[in-house]
Amino acid sequence: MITIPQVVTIAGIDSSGGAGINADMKTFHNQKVCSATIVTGLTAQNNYGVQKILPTNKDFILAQFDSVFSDLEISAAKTGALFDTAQVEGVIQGLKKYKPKHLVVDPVMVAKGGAILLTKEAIDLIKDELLPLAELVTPNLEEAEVMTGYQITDENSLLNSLHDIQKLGAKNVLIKGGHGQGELVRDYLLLTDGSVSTYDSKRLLTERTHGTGDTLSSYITAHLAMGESLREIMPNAKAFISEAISKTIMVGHGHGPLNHWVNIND
Ligand SMILES: Nc1ncnc2c1ncn2[C@@H]1O[C@H](COP(=O)(O)OP(=O)(O)O)[C@@H](O)[C@H]1O
Ligand SMILES: Cc1ncc(COP(=O)(O)O)c(N)n1
Repeated sequence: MITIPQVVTIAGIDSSGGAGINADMKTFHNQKVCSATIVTGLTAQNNYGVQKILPTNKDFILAQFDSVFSDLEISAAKTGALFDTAQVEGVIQGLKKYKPKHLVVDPVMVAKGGAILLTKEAIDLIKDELLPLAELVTPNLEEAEVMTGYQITDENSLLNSLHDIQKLGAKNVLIKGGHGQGELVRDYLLLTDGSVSTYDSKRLLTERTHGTGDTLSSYITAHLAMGESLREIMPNAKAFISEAISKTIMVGHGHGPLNHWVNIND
């Protein structure tokens, strides 16, 4: 008998396969954890953008929670695109009922092509009620600005944002630097103990970055399920995302998908 860590992604499906639940499952499979899915919505989407969205309703989200948690031994969960207040309410209710040991909240707001994946009202609910449940929240620069209500213009405002987002209730905060500028992409991690660590990688000059945030947060979720600490996980998470971006696969147009077959131990 082989025991494999079990995780769940609570997010939306991307019809083109590159982001959302699709990216999560590929990352989980790559990292050898078994993943269940709780679908918050379907998207008609490709690498040019999102053409249509069909959110699932609250009852159906809760039904999926009951199905998954009454059977699998879930040790870590992550959330992705949650669309609107009904979906966020369902997810909060489900998480409060089943209390997974580790919870990563990726506050997905806008797709790479510019489509809105979260309403303003839903953002408020996430800030008020979902973040206090999170072990880690992983905003990109724009998402961090929306959460705090002020712009990140320099290192100082970035550090303030980390602390202000932690005050909303998330134990640990990772602000990702993919949308920044300069030769390096720097991610900032604020831990519960108040320490800040930075993780740098070479900025890869490509627009084929569909699903980078999903892939990074899934990688972290997989390794939390394995019992590793965020400090142990982050250097490998950055190496994995850099490999997945740089070993380009030519699929679709525009913001093409990542290579989820990479192995950073090769
Ligand atoms: N062009 C890039 N080169 C290297 N790493 C990148 C690049 N873009 C994003 N990343 C990495 O991918 C992860 C996701 O970052 P980001 O793109 O900011 O998030 P999101 O997909 O949520 O907008 C981060 O760890 C970031 O450092
Ligand atoms: C269903 C779904 N979930 C999340 C994203 C964000 O992905 P990206 O990393 O490209 O911004 C997306 N485009 N679609």
